[in-house]
Amino acid sequence: MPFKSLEELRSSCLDLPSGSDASAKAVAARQAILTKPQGSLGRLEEIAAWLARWQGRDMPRLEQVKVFVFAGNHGVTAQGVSAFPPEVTVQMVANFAGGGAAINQLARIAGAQLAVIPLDLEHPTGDFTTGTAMDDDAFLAAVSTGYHAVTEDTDLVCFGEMGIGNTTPAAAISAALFGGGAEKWTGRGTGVDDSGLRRKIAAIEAGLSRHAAALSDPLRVAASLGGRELAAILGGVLAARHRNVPVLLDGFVCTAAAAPLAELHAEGLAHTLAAHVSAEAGHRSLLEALGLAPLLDLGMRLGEGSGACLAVNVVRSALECHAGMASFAEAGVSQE
Ligand SMILES: Cc1cc2ncn([C@H]3O[C@H](COP(=O)(O)O)[C@@H](O)[C@H]3O)c2cc1C
Ligand SMILES: O=C(O)c1cccnc1
Repeated sequence: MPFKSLEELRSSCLDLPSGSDASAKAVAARQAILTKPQGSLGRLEEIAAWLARWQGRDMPRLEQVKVFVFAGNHGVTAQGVSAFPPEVTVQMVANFAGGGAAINQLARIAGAQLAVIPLDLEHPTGDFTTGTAMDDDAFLAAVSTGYHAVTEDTDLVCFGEMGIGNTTPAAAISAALFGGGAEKWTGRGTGVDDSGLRRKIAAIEAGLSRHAAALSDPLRVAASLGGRELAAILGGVLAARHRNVPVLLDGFVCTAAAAPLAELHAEGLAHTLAAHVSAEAGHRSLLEALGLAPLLDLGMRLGEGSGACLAVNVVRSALECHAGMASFAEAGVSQE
């Protein structure tokens, strides 16, 4: 286990590489001579430079694209915060194995290898309205699992999650880190009705007040209010930074899982792109709070890494243009 204490994990979060300026500059120089008006590929040009910076390669590559779906169960489901029962988590893990979920189709079309990693599904985390979701050991074990999953041979990584109830910890973490009250961050998740939404807000308020003393520390926020799959995503996003792997974040849950890193380090999420903005209430505000501009806005609210995987196609398109286009000189196209 790479992290034996919260302080060891904190040091790793504070000591982040800043990417390759030289590689980002090499991409910008090439963009300037390709057969198109300057800047006409918009964010595709920025994506190519972003890949170069965080891979540390003048010519980025997308041979090994991976999507990790971490799965966890949540004690806070006892508060009636989801429209579905907790056993759906393990049932969906079986569905992922059988190829029947949305993420299986989206990963295939994106050319991404899918790995599903269940985290102690038989033992849900604690109900944060009555105690901490995870003690330090459980939190560090989950962070470490995510950290181990991301290897240096990876060119781009997507993170996703499966965990009935997990829009509740995601909203609780967002409220704890950015304030504004539970209601601002709470949405309907899988589709709770009005009374479910009230129960969800009440559970988050109870969690925020019970854990008030811990909420000034982003890592304690993640341990007290989060979940194993969110902790694993945090570990995976951190490992990606240390191992030169650019990251596509998925929806509300994935973004909330990664947010503590941005609170610990001002540039903590610079190696990530927000793949999409989910229809889950709170995601747009969370992206704004983090200064992230989503690539896609398709009204999706699934999780599983679905939005992240979809955006791989955009990133592939950005690189294909960058790598494959001719320069003005090569194509004999007049520049003025
Ligand atoms: C069949 C099914 C497949 C899913 N795939 C992702 N989620 C998503 O919904 C859950 C979060 O919503 P809430 O907080 O309302 O429970 C998570 O499991 C998330 O990954 C699913 C949910 C269901 C029911
Ligand atoms: O945006 C998400 O991550 C999300 C939204 C609804 C349900 N599960 C996840």
